[in-house]
Amino acid sequence: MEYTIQTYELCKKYEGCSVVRNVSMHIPKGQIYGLLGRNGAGKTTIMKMLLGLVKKDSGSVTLFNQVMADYQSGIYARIGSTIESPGFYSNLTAVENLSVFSRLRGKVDRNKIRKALGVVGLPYQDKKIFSKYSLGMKQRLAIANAIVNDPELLIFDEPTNGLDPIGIAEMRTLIRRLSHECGKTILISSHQLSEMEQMVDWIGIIHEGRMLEECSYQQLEENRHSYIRLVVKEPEQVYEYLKKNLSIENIKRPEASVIEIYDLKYGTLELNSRLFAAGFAVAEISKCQNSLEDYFKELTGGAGIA
Ligand SMILES: Nc1ncnc2c1ncn2[C@@H]1O[C@H](COP(=O)(O)OP(=O)(O)OP(=O)(O)O)[C@@H](O)[C@H]1O
Repeated sequence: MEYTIQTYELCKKYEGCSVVRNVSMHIPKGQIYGLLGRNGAGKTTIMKMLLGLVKKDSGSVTLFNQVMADYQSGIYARIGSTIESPGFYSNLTAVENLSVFSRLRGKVDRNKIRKALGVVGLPYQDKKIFSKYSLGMKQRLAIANAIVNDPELLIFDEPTNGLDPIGIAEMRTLIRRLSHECGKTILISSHQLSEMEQMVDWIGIIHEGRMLEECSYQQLEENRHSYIRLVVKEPEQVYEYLKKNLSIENIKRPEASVIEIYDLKYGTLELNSRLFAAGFAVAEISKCQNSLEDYFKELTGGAGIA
């Protein structure tokens, strides 16, 4: 697999406090990678180190197959980002704002601005000034500003933050389009797992500065635990029977009459018939799967993600 970004054991301390600890990440070319973690987990700091906005303490960053030296700037023209994106002028329109920031980067190309606005779905001939924009429109303008020069790699910090469900769905569609139709590699961060759903191809879970897990989104779904849920009349006796007679080890009792079996050596049919044969009354038996949120809670030692 070809990677657009790779980091190796990236570390950063602020005032003696480790905020990024030995983070190795691998972002495949042309795919959408979601960096997921709670507020303060270290996501923005990682993104800033990738962009050379913050100096790393140790470790390495490889962008487009080049190991980055500190203060090496040429490569950043190939990256568009919304991190530390300029505060837009509240009394200017979208085109005027994009023109100001294009001029700062070099030169103003009206066609590129028109195209970028088209991609994010903002009108070109629009008199509306920035202060009258909704949050969703503001986020789109930040993305338009990041893509004006058609960079290969896009880095968006919390692009769905604060948006309502429709705004999130629209942002998801936009980001997927940038990846699928325009072939961009995209790194986004979020503190909400639900905002990443149906959007990212890969996921990296950051907790207290550490990468807890990095895998494809599909793999993540497969990693969720399956279990059998039983509702029984005599939970104590059934619990003992499962342990002693059927040698089932991993059993939880979340509620008085409920038993969850994580050790899936028996299927529901066989388990039901064994319990029946042993004389137990089973009110309910079903195969269940932990939600992704539960899985993260487990992974982060009970803290959960959002
Ligand atoms: N310039 C700084 N000086 C000191 N501490 C900082 C600085 N920038 C960030 N931190 C601290 O580093 C930790 C990680 O912050 P970071 O912004 O990377 O987290 P995050 O995962 O992006 O969170 P959020 O979603 O809230 O932005 C936090 O504890 C933060 O307070």
